[in-house]
Amino acid sequence: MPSSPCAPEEVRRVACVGAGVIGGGWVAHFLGRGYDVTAWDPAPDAEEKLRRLVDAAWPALTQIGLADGASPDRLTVAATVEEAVADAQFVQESAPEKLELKRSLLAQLDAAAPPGVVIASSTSGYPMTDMQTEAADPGRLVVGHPFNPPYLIPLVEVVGGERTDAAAVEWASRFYKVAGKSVITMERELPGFIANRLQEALWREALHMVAGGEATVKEIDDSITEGPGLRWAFMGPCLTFALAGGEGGMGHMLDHFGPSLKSPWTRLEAPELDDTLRAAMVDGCDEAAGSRTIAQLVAERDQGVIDVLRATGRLPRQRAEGTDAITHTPSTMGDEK
Ligand SMILES: NC(=O)C1=CN([C@@H]2O[C@H](COP(=O)(O)OP(=O)(O)OC[C@H]3O[C@@H](n4cnc5c(N)ncnc54)[C@H](O)[C@@H]3O)[C@@H](O)[C@H]2O)C=CC1
Ligand SMILES: C[N+](C)(C)CC(=O)CC(=O)[O-]
Repeated sequence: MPSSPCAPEEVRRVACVGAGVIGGGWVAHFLGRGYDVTAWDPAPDAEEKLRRLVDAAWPALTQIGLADGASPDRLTVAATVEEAVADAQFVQESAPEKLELKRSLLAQLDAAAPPGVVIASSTSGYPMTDMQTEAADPGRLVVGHPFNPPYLIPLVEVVGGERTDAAAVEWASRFYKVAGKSVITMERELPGFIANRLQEALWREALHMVAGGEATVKEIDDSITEGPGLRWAFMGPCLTFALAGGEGGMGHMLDHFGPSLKSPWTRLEAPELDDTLRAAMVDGCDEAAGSRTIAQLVAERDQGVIDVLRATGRLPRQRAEGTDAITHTPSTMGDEK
């Protein structure tokens, strides 16, 4: 891969190829961050739909804060894919999730974009190794997996394929951060990356329960929005479960509830909970907690749940207002088990 024509901080022009739910969301995001955006999509009504999506997203973008000079007027819709990427400094591909289409489109983008410009695919799960097979310069192709809607959900998972240059992965990660995203840069390919692998596990179990008549769609949704989902907005599943172990943290949680991994709660096979896995979980939670004690994490979690309940209109105003932030003392820890 020739070196990138500009530093991530210098990018002004972004091309978005494919302008449906996700491509359109990316367009809105980049416009909101003050970039000039050129889009291309082969659908006959693509421009009208795209401009509608951007208009609908603009109030939300305004609420979270527009960059200086940001405007929907800085969107150009190109007549051809070649025109869209001709002077792009970064390309985001968001075409349908079909492997053959991704392969040939990425090769076409590689042929048309200026040398060295990084091209990212929004794919939900294909490894880049499988998609970069037809490109002349596969070194500049990376995955940049967003979450719907890309203009509000911060995360992008970045990973290269076997033939991607490490410099392209690094450049893309830096660029997304400059463009206001929260980035996880993965060192190795994993089908579904991290978040979709987790989401698919939950999703598979949900479909099993519906197919078996064991739970309704509403019960499944309520079980998350009224339950663990409230915590997951600000504390991931590992630290959340560490708190289920009380003062003993993740170690006690695993010793206490580990055997239930083997219970028939899930249709997925359980991993062997051996000493290595136990140590990896305990060490990982310690690292994630940093200098925060269990008591501080409990207080943080409780405040977070209250904030999410308040933000989603599920806390009566009189209870929400005038309530000081929670500061648990260690003596309240017994309630955590
Ligand atoms: N929908 C979602 O929640 C998410 C989707 N993604 C990924 O984003 C990509 C796009 O998915 P969606 O936006 O949901 O699909 P979509 O169906 O809403 O949009 C796809 C767009 O691509 C256009 N298109 C068709 N052929 C094309 C071609 N040869 N070149 C360029 N554009 C072409 C279509 O006209 C359409 O507007 C997929 O790779 C998907 O896995 C990633 C994260 C979330
Ligand atoms: C449904 N989906 C697999 C395409 C979802 C994603 O890829 C990410 C998201 O927005 O949850």
